[in-house]
Amino acid sequence: MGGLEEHEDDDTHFLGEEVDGHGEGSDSAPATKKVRVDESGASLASATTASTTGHQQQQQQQQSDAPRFQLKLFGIDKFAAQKDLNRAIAAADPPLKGLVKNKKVYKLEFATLWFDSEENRAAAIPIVEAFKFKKSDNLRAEIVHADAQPERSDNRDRAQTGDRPQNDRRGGKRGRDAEKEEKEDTRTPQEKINDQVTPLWRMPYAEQLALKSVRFKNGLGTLKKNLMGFLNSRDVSDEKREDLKYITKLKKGDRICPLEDVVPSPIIDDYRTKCEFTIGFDLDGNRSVGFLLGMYKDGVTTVLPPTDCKNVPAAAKFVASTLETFVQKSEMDVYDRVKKLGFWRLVQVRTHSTGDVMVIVQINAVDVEAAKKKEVLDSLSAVFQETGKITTFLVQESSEKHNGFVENAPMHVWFGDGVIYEELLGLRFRISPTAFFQVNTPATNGLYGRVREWCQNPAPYPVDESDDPDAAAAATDAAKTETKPEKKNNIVLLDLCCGTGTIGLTMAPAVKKVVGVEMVAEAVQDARFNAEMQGCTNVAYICSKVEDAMREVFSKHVEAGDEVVAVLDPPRAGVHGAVIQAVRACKGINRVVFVSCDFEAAMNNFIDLCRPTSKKYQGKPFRPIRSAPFDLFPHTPHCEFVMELQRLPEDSSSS
Ligand SMILES: C[S@@+](CC[C@H](N)C(=O)[O-])C[C@H]1O[C@@H](n2cnc3c(N)ncnc32)[C@H](O)[C@@H]1O
Repeated sequence: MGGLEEHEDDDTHFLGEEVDGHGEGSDSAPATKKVRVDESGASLASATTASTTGHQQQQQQQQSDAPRFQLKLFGIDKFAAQKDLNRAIAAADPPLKGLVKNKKVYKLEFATLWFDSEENRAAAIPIVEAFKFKKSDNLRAEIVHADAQPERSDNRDRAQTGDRPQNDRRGGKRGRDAEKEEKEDTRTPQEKINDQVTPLWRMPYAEQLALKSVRFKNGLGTLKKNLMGFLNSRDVSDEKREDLKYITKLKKGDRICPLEDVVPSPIIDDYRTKCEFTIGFDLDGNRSVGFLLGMYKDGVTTVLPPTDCKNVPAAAKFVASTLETFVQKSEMDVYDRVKKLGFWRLVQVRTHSTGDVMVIVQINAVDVEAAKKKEVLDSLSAVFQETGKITTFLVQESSEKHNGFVENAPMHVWFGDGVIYEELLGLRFRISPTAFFQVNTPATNGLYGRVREWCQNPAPYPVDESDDPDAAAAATDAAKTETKPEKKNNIVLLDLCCGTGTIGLTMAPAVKKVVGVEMVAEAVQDARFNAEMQGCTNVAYICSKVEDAMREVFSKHVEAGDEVVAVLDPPRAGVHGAVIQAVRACKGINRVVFVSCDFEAAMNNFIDLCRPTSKKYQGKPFRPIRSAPFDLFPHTPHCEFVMELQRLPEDSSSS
């Protein structure tokens, strides 16, 4: 990608003694940042100079009239001033292209940058995340869609529905600004939807991969920098500090562990197996089913069909248009999210390579007679069935304010058996409506294939170059070499956050035992069913939070002499610190294969696995050994990431 460069940790701006939120006694909740967003009073600030000439003013005026693509940079030292941001921008390498304006308010932990194009904004992400401020850590750039607050990183569904946070009240200056921006925006409505759902859709795929690659390089730099912060901390004893000595042996610019190139997705378009659409009104006021456009007109948010969305498969578009036609003729009202009245709310479509299609429609049936509700849904059910393309149809009722499917609300099956099936790595999996399943099956084959390989064949523990350069080179080569999985009769695989059992079941034939832990009861039922369907008898599932289950796991399922390997595949924001503490405290776990769909958001988990031993984080720290990103989400900034971590040997001070 033109001009994009890696900003590896250059060992010059360590965090000193205080590593934000990571002191010995600090809490280690996941890294999601909750920031109050204040859009008012954005001032035009030149990136490089304080004084502006008439020509510059004219240029700035022209720039400010152009469509602006907003990026928020979180994690900035709250005491940094506008001039500190300007300094960072001026020093950016490579320089930021198309920056229109920027703003940092003293005492807020974020800055806002506006760009002249979607592409320049996307290209800026790795560059701004490498900015240095006095006390900043884990800088994290988030795209802000026109007229919307930043997408919450822990809410996949909101990204899918294209929904805007409910507390986004219009009116006042912000509402007027939004209306002005809408008028100035020359994009077609469909382009806006595409920008919202698939922000990288205009970028060639090779450039998307390059962009993601830089983020991971920077992310590993952040991890290294944070761990070095412990080396400088007075709170860490000399003895504990020794455990992190391996970092000091890395040469300047060396990564904390090898990082492979981003593995591309085998399919780039139409890959999403799960799509959620809102039922609303289009720009002409007609009833529509699709993505909520971040636009606000006369108190109504606009919903446009997913016609050109690159990641939405034809089967999901077909369901959306079939439902749209039905809803247009329906006597029942579309749900109004301001008045909280109306019947039709949302639809979720799950489409799998087996040909299975699950449709879940969400309705608000408050004040609707049971007989009427049944009549309407029976009639929709008949339409869906007549298409011959939908395998199962379910309905969820919700009167909740929140625009999304409600986790624990019941789903009523209208036809079909209420579940769908998918094939992964040659195995068949049943998926219940509330169970998680990766949304890009061909790319998941690659990711889970790699997880299986790394679980079964550990990379040799690194030999630090300063101790033995030849052995270090050989170990690095071995870490890069793909090896064939072998049956290991003493491996007990802990599939933590196992969902429907996918990862563990692909490994069950090759290990002594698989123990899955998952907190969603339906997913655990699926996992048990899937194990039985595959004839796996060496598996056990515990329906519990991981942090509460570790004692049971060890007392019931692990024997002396077992090699315990943990796969951790948590939600986007990572797991609660208690899970990491539990894994650290289990002396039997010497290897962790961590799968993350947001490396930056789960950064605290990685830091906590690797930080020096303390009262809270017991047991020897883990060390990152190797890592590889897999692109499961083309056209979006998201990417999966897998890292193997190994427990430091007991005599690690000599390693
Ligand atoms: C990213 S999904 C991975 C599921 C599975 N590994 C797969 O690939 O299909 C994360 C899973 O973690 C579960 N989960 C989240 N927090 C958990 C916790 N504290 N304990 C147990 N399960 C948890 C969620 O219900 C979800 O099924």
